[in-house]
Amino acid sequence: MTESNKASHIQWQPYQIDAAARARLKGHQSTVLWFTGLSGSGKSTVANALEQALLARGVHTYLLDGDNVRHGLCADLGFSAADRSENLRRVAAVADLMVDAGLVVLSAFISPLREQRERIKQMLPPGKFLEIYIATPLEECEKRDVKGLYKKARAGEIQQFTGISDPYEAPEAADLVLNTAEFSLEQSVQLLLDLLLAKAVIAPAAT
Ligand SMILES: Nc1ncnc2c1ncn2[C@@H]1O[C@H](COP(=O)(O)OS(=O)(=O)O)[C@@H](OP(=O)(O)O)[C@H]1O
Ligand SMILES: Nc1ncnc2c1ncn2[C@@H]1O[C@H](COP(=O)(O)OP(=O)(O)O)[C@@H](O)[C@H]1O
Repeated sequence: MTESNKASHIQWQPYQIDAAARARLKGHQSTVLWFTGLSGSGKSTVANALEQALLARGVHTYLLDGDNVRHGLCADLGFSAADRSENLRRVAAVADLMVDAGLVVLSAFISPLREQRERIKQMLPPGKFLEIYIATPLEECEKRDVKGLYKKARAGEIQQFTGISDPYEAPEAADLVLNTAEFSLEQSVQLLLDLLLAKAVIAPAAT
């Protein structure tokens, strides 16, 4: 840290427009739906389908996806525990800004460790973190092997691959658990819309 950008030399500047004002303008609340689960579990597919359903209902959204974020904001990071934590810290900071901007943010990241997800929750305003556990079993994810990564991980061509040679800690108290080997895409989307309704993020008329 240079002398000129020390935290003690930087003061928070107050804004005149807050999240509540933006919610009134948009007609819905903001929140983060944090999708966690193994590679190939269905995070991206479910989040994309939900975003389409929300758009059709006039809800303002943004989807942050691990693969895409790692092309830009986090292009310098790999898959060590430290790099994954830094990846998720940056995404949580972006999600925090988007929540303040009034959006329903859909974040699809493996986010393998409980302490990483707890830290994300702490970085967001109280009540703005909904944990969605895509609980598709490893065997099903590996069978799908959408990108051929499990095959490479089993062959030792990819190190630290989640579920194979790196840990995944399942959430203990997720707001919603979806096993995409059991639920159709339509069922998952409906359950997510029901959750947003129950949490009063979107209004009944918008469902
Ligand atoms: N070693 C290793 N382990 C897990 N995943 C790997 C790895 N290497 C590359 N990939 C690809 O990167 C995607 C996961 O990135 P994330 O940013 O979501 O991971 S993390 O939350 O920081 O753990 C993940 O995307 P998804 O399949 O959509 O989950 C993979 O395509
Ligand atoms: N019921 C379902 N819900 C979501 N995805 C499903 C379902 N059944 C099969 N799939 C398939 O599983 C794969 C999940 O891949 P993806 O969404 O990229 O997972 P992730 O983002 O967790 O890596 C996709 O090819 C998708 O078509």
